[in-house]
Amino acid sequence: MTRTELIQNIRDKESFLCVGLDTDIQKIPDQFKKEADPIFAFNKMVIEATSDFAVAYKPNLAFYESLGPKGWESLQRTMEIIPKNIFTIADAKRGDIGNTAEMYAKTFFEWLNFDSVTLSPYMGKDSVTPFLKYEDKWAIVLGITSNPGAVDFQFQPIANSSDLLFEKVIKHAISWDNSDRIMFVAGATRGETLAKARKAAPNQFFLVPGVGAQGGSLEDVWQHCKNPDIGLLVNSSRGIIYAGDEKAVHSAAEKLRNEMKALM
Ligand SMILES: O=c1ccn([C@@H]2O[C@H](COP(=O)(O)O)[C@@H](O)[C@H]2O)c(=O)[nH]1
Repeated sequence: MTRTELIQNIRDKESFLCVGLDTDIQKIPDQFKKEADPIFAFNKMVIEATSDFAVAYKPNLAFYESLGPKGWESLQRTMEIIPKNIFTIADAKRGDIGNTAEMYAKTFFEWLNFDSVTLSPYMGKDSVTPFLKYEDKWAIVLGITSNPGAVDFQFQPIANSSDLLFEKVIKHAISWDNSDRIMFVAGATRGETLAKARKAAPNQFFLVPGVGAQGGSLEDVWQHCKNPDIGLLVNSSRGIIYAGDEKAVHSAAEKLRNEMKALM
């Protein structure tokens, strides 16, 4: 999907909501467990209940890979029913040497046909650039994450600079060729620090996890990270998909979308 198409979808739906498909077999209602492919059946319900409000879907690979071949099949079937005009994110957090990265890119972009994949930047340029060779596909690089452990490395100061490591990573990554197809992860739990991430990458889209179950603030995200193109995909996974029955899932997505609409 192109940037223009993504922005148009956001404007048309008055939403920058990403629904996280973190589908845990232990947590889905019993009615789905009777199905031949319970994960797919549950995802189908979630997609049908939320597609009026979502501009992106983000399956987290851990929930599928942990089930072995069956999980991959559920993921592939899920990808087939996501409406074509909705952006898809493989939350896989990959990162490896160049020839291996090429295989990851092939997996997610050619086989599963995702629009984007999340990447750890720790191994540097050659671990990311294979993903940027694909026209209209995106690399979403971890910038400032939502989890407590983010402080271990991302907040370390850089010698002879006022930047913290996450700022250095973001500024460096946008110097690479085709960086117009890089987005960054910026956790909603990071409050005012989010402004530093936006300053480091004024034009890039941010994928923002951490609202809902992790308690991050949508208002903080909007205040510190919006840009003239909105520039945000705000994710909620557990807060939406485990809200209850189909009606409750629909209402949870609608509520968060309406909060976004009020800000736009
Ligand atoms: O910094 C990060 C990066 C990724 N995630 C992922 O986003 C979702 C959040 O799920 P919730 O249920 O809405 O908390 C999940 O897939 C994480 O692995 C993140 O939370 N923080």
